[in-house]
Amino acid sequence: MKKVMFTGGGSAGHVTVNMALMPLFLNEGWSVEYVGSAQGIERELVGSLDEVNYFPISTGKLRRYLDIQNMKDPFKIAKGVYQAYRLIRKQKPQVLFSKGGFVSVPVVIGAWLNKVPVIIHESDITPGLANRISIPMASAVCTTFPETAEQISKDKTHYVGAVIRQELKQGNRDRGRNYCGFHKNKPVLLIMGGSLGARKINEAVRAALPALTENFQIVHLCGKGQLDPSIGVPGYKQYEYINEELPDVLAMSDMVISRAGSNSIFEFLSLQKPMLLIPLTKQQSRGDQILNARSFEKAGYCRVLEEDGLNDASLVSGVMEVYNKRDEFIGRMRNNKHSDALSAVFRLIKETAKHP
Ligand SMILES: CC(=O)N[C@H]1[C@@H](OP(=O)(O)OP(=O)(O)OC[C@H]2O[C@@H](n3ccc(=O)[nH]c3=O)[C@H](O)[C@@H]2O)O[C@H](CO)[C@@H](O)[C@@H]1O
Repeated sequence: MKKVMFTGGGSAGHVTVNMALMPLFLNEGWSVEYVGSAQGIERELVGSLDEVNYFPISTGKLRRYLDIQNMKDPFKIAKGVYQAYRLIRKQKPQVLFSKGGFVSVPVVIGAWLNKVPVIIHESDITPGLANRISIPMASAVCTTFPETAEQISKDKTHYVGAVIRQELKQGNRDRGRNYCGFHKNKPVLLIMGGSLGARKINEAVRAALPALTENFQIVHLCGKGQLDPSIGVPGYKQYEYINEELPDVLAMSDMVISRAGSNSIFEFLSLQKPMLLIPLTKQQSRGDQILNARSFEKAGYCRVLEEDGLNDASLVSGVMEVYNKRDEFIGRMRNNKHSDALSAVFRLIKETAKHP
């Protein structure tokens, strides 16, 4: 039987592309396996696909800052490499697809040591640390942005565009309204602070609720542990994270406030949702979201609000500006030609798979 192995995790941005690809392999009769951490979001998300065998390994985070954990993590990572090596030797997948995130590095090393071909996907303009370590061991690197090719050896890069889960396009407005208890008479504003939520955005949104709820019904995806049950404002609904309801919630939303994680913003683009983007700052990251957001701003798909200038007043005026010009944003998004990245990556993985 043909067998493909997936890895990637830490945040949903490193899992949702895999979630789009795995059903295609299952439909064609492949055996599908996933290697991730024991407790990360990848385990939860992959758990919804019964046919996929999940193998947890030991993981450590690759940090750019000083932390006591930095002493322990090299041992956890080394253990992960050993576990992944043994697992891959035993399971014998024909190919490994890695979506990055810190959990993926030991798995890529394990595949490389076993001479299993590796394909990587990079969603951001600049590759993340995990992918930078993994790229020399990969036979191909798929990218969402064309600019990424400049930083990777040319013969490895395949510019494919953004991989979008097919089910996101099958949402239904009425089901979304039903789920949130919303009516038809006020537009809906969706707030998504990335898959983990964004504390700063949550605070600004909550401070701006009196002004925002005058004009909008609000659905706020605020991240694990960040619900505020003390808020009882009518027309404001908060969830930590939603999964199967997301297509319907997107379908009913008239505009979004979001971080600028690559997967999220390409999903909004494909569904033509006008965006106010608040990218993660350079202090908190390598600055990839700033580049993502600026490239969308240049194309006329969004307005960007820097976190430094974020407060309830700037948030409300940013939202009103985007909403009032929504037809212009939608018009430009409509002219964007999507590539069928999902099929391109699916084909590439199959072509790269070692023949048993
Ligand atoms: C803090 C951090 O490291 N962020 C990075 C992470 O973001 P993050 O994990 O937030 O990734 P993205 O914004 O790219 O993707 C989030 C994914 O989660 C889904 N979703 C989100 C909320 C929800 O309630 N339900 C749901 O299904 C979205 O539809 C999307 O598919 O990976 C991205 C892709 O490499 C990077 O650009 C980000 O900089």
